[in-house]
Amino acid sequence: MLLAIDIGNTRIKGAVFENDTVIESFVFSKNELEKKIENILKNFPEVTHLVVASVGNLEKEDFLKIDKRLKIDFISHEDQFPFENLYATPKTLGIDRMVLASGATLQFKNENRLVIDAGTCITYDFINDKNQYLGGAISPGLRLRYESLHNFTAKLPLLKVENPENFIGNSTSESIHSGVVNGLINEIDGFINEYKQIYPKFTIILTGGDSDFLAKRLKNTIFANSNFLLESLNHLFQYKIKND
Ligand SMILES: Nc1ncnc2c1ncn2[C@@H]1O[C@H](COP(=O)(O)OP(=O)(O)O)[C@@H](O)[C@H]1O
Ligand SMILES: CC(C)(COP(=O)(O)O)[C@@H](O)C(=O)NCCC(=O)O
Ligand SMILES: [K+]
Repeated sequence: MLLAIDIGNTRIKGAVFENDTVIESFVFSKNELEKKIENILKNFPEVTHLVVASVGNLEKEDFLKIDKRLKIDFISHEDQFPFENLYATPKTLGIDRMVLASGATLQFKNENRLVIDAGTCITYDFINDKNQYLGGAISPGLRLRYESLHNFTAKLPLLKVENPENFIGNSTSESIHSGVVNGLINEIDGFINEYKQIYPKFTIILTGGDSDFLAKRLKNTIFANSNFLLESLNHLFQYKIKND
């Protein structure tokens, strides 16, 4: 069994895999890491491997205290990936984006793919049907937008994510909800439509903590898969074993 851990900028997500099946999944914060992993290992003694993707806020050393019987695979830029990386600065490309691109490449063979990860940031990643990673975009995520409006102004309150009642917000809170939620929906639909001008056909994968909330509201019909990064870690791990 494999334990996959995704360390994002907001939350840590984990899942236990038996081949391609998720047996159980978890969400926790940075200060709970050690205790949670210990607990998972106690409940799933069959777990032999740990595979980790971190956006940089936790390092490999942070995992060395964990149970010695576990083989730890900390994904890094030095690993072999199933795509050709055409990013101009491959060393600064987020590990999470490399794992998502790997999952898209391995799961959707010979297709153009656009991965949208709605987490702390919204990341867009495009991998063409020749398995070349082209890049994409980074913009502020849903919660980051609410927090930025509050943190960088004198008068704007910090609001929780809410569905805007109207497109034309007729109060301060309605204006914020419309600006943030409708703004982000239009951004994502806009990006997808721009890609459609260049590539007539591509598969869209929408993932991340806000993917379910956003999927329902997009004009483009997309199914959200909030587990896609963890599934991609599992696929990348299997790919690495095969190519070792
Ligand atoms: N309990 C929660 N705590 C924090 N964010 C949450 C929670 N539930 C949903 N979210 C949403 O998930 C987003 C973060 O998604 P996530 O994929 O976990 O980010 P990251 O991978 O960057 O850590 C936030 O924008 C927030 O709106
Ligand atoms: C863009 C990100 C901050 C997204 O992080 P997340 O929202 O998944 O927590 C992360 O992928 C990152 O630090 N990237 C480095 C810059 C780059 O990808 O070019
Ligand atoms: K992201």
